[in-house]
Amino acid sequence: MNGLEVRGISVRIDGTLIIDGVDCTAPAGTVTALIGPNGAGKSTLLHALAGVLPLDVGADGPVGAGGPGDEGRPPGPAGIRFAGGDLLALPRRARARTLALVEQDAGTELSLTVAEVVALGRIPHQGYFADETDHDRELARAALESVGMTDFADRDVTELSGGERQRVLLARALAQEPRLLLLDEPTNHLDIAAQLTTLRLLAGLAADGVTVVAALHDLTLAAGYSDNVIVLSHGRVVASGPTAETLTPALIGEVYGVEADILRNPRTGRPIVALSPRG
Ligand SMILES: Nc1ncnc2c1ncn2[C@@H]1O[C@H](COP(=O)(O)OP(=O)(O)OP(=O)(O)O)[C@@H](O)[C@H]1O
Repeated sequence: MNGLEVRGISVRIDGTLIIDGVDCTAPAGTVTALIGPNGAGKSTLLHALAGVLPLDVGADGPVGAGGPGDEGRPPGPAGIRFAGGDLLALPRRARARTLALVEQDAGTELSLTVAEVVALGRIPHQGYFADETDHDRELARAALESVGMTDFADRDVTELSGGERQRVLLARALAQEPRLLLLDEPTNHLDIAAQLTTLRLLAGLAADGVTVVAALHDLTLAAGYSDNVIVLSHGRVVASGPTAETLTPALIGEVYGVEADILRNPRTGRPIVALSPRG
């Protein structure tokens, strides 16, 4: 498949199994929303996909060997494949040319200008001792413009608001020209206009062939702007597939313990997920 294929991966932190035998896919050229309650394992899964957290090789043997959760799985190795290759086997620089991770609340202690931070996204594409090229500068400029932060280019990142910093870190990831873009709650600090701009930006990247996977808490944004969803709960995938078919009121009720209704935005026709407490 020309996208992300995850098979039977687990992650253990301090002895606790946080991601438990996850299988999922994210097709190239689409936006896949990763949803689930607090603590479901969304951030952990994204970190594992990015190679920042090691996989648990596990005591259960290869996937499909008849261990727990193996029902119906053909035998084969656990792992993460992207565009047909083993993602984690890529050397660091090659991986950084392939994927970018935009972390949640990634603080920055370094006193750099916004332009300098975005320029860091070009490093994986530059030779070890090569200077920045006009092409690098143009991509960094365009990335900053696409998140509406051009006027902040000379500001110190440590002085930005949370939402401004989030947009700069997205710009850095865009400058990296990833084919796989992983984002951990990319809208959590953004005002509502910037949330819509960001989701539309992600849809545009997907239209250009990028594989986009974004953890989202806002189910209306997930329902309205993702092509596919992966629903995590307690470190396991409880549902996945095309958003319109998968993200149903019954599933939302089951996973989040609330009542859900799906309405239509009168202007755009996109779904709105209306939530109310149960009982
Ligand atoms: N370093 C750690 N040490 C111990 N437990 C951890 C660590 N990091 C994460 N966990 C636990 O792993 C589980 C999954 O956390 P994770 O941050 O991946 O969830 P999440 O779905 O992203 O949650 P949220 O929606 O709250 O951001 C949680 O129970 C969390 O407490």
